[in-house]
Amino acid sequence: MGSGASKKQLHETPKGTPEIRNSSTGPSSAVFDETSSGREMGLSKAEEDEIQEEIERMAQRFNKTGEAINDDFVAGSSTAQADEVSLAFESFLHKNGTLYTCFTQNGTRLYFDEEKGLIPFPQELYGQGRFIDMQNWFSSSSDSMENALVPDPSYMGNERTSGFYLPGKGMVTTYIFEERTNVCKYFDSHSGAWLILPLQWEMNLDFVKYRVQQVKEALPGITDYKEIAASLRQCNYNPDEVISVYLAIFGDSLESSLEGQSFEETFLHRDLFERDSRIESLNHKLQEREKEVENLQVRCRCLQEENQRLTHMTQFLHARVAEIEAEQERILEKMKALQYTPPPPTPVPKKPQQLFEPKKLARLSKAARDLNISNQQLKATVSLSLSEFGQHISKLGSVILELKDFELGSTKEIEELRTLYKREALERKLLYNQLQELRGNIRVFCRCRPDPQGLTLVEFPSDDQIIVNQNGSKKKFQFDHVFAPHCTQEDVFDGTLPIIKSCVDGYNICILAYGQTGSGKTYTMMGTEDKPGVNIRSIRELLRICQEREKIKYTTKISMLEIYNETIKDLLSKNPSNSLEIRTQGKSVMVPGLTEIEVSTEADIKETIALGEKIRTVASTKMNTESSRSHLMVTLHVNGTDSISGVVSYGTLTLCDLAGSERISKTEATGQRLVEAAAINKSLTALGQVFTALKNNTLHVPYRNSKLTHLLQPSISSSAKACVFVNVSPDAKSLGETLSSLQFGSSIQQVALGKATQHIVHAKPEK
Ligand SMILES: Nc1ncnc2c1ncn2[C@@H]1O[C@H](COP(=O)(O)OP(=O)(O)OP(=O)(O)O)[C@@H](O)[C@H]1O
Repeated sequence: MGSGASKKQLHETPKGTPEIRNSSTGPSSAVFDETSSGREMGLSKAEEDEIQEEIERMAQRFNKTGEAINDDFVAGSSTAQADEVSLAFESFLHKNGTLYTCFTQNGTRLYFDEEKGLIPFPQELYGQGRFIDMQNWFSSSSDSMENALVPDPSYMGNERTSGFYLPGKGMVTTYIFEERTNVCKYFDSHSGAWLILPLQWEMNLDFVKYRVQQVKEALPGITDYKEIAASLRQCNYNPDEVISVYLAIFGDSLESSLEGQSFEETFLHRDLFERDSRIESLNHKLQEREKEVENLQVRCRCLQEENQRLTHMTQFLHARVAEIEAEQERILEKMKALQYTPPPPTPVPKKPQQLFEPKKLARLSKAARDLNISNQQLKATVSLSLSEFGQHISKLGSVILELKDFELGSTKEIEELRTLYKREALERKLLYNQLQELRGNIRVFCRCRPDPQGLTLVEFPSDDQIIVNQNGSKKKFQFDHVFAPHCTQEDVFDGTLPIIKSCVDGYNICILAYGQTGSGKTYTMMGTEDKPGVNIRSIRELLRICQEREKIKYTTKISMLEIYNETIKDLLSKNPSNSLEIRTQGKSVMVPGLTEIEVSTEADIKETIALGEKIRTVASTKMNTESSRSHLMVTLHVNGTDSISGVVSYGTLTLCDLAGSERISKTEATGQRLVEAAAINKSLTALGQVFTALKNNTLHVPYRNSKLTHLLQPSISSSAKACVFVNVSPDAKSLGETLSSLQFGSSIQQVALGKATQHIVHAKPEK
């Protein structure tokens, strides 16, 4: 339920007839309507007719241009001239959840601002949200509505029909009904017309105020009075109807006050919940499909085995038939040989002699016949079996083909389900990020460096969990994201990108790398020449965004400092050995005298950071220290001036590579090392105390306990957005430090900074 003016409202006047002051022909105070008579006012018939005609002409003109006239008055314009108005309303969803309803007049996109009335849609808002294409939402939802009741076809497919994503309900069909409702108007003595009173002013009327209060009392969960007033407008000022509409959409949850939870958060929570259940059902479906495919694969394997067995058997039978035939052949040959053996060439013997006895011959002959018959039978059986096998095999072939088709279909379906699942998971992540944005929590990322020996005590069950194996027991830690050793510098940077970007809109952003020496803090923040880290990538990205926004003029400056043994050194100064002090003014914390160098290209960034690094190395060599024993802070100041609106934004990006967090035993550290260890310990302990105070929401946050926390105050307070990298090593000898770093990260995961503040001032716009 938006609060923007609707076309229907703008057309209406009391009793459906426009009242128009005839400034050219009548007295300035005379107002004509259907009920007033000219004669009663002492006019002649001719004058009366003339006025009547004029009224009709103006009424026609008014009907054509009434919309534009009303718009002008709503905008506070003194002219009632008709302008070209496009009443194609557009919805712009700001990332903070605000929905702006806009329309275009004379080529300018306008919206109604609570304080300033009808004003051009601010340029800087374009980068902070998006226009919602209702048409696309509508069409993309069609598949999910398969089993739902559908509206009467007469309400479909015309310009009044649209679609809308309503949290808790999913996609709903909308239709602009022609219904008469009460409309609150004020009488404009200048034009003599009743004009619609903007919502903000309407809310001050007792009639409306009382009803808004009634709804608010019934539904304490709704915190936006304007939202309630707009809903009342839609429901003919009937509070009971508004209450029932909200209850139908959101259920009973609005009947109780949503303490600490904004309206948008309720939406997001509902959306998250809905997406979670959709993901769960998709997961379930996916598992079922996978099981089905598994069963099919098993069946397919059985059929293939059966097929193989039958093929072997056929081959065996063929061989057997060939053997029998050969045997038969041999016996027949033998019989022939026996029957036709020629008599010996010798003269007539004394006594004619037979080689075989006739009995034996008859027996042999019978055996041959039997063999022949059984051979014929066997042949018939084999050929029958063969044809049966053939049929069987061809059947099996088609079953296998069917199964293969089915498997292909299932694989496709699984693929689709997987894609859907991934999309849902991604959307869930986006919603989670939006929720985080609203809560303003610190994001905590964990990055585990690779182990050269490949011996690792950690596991990564998902992209937001890390498990440490300690003496057989497993300790699980959860973060906003866990970057496993194989993750690239790009992956890590992509994780921080959503936070970093808002620096150009005037937010204070801070990225900290925490962890023991050698765990990869410098690799994450600074990176190497060919694999640059978060520092260079984020500054490069911010410069790119600044250059992309033509209407806003940006200046970008870098400063680089080091905190070593509680002293601040300017790393871009010609005299880096001079130590600097911190000065606080109101909420801002400054380091007077700190060098700032303007950068506008990637080459500038690299050159400036290389200069700072060089000075840092020279200074540490001179003092015989290691650079890892100090905190490095690179700050980018991004100031932008919008040439149209005149808004000036002041954003800072603080990139901090902290000194190694390892605990150094007293016996191990002596002299300078002990002083260093004490200083690091002091500042990191102070950092922990600050986070604990923020977590517990205590009134006093001890920022001033160390130079580090004092300097970081604007970046880790309620006005900022922060991101902490907990860097860990996976090797066994670092186990203790790894666990302590992960515990530190887990505790700051609970810190809620609240919604970040945009640092902007409204200056006079340039002509
Ligand atoms: N994710 C990674 N992938 C590849 N190499 C890495 C990774 N993380 C760290 N390394 C390598 O491990 C070594 C130590 O890392 P790095 O210097 O960044 O640690 P560090 O925590 O900053 O230590 P210090 O506190 O001493 O500055 C470097 O040689 C670095 O290149």
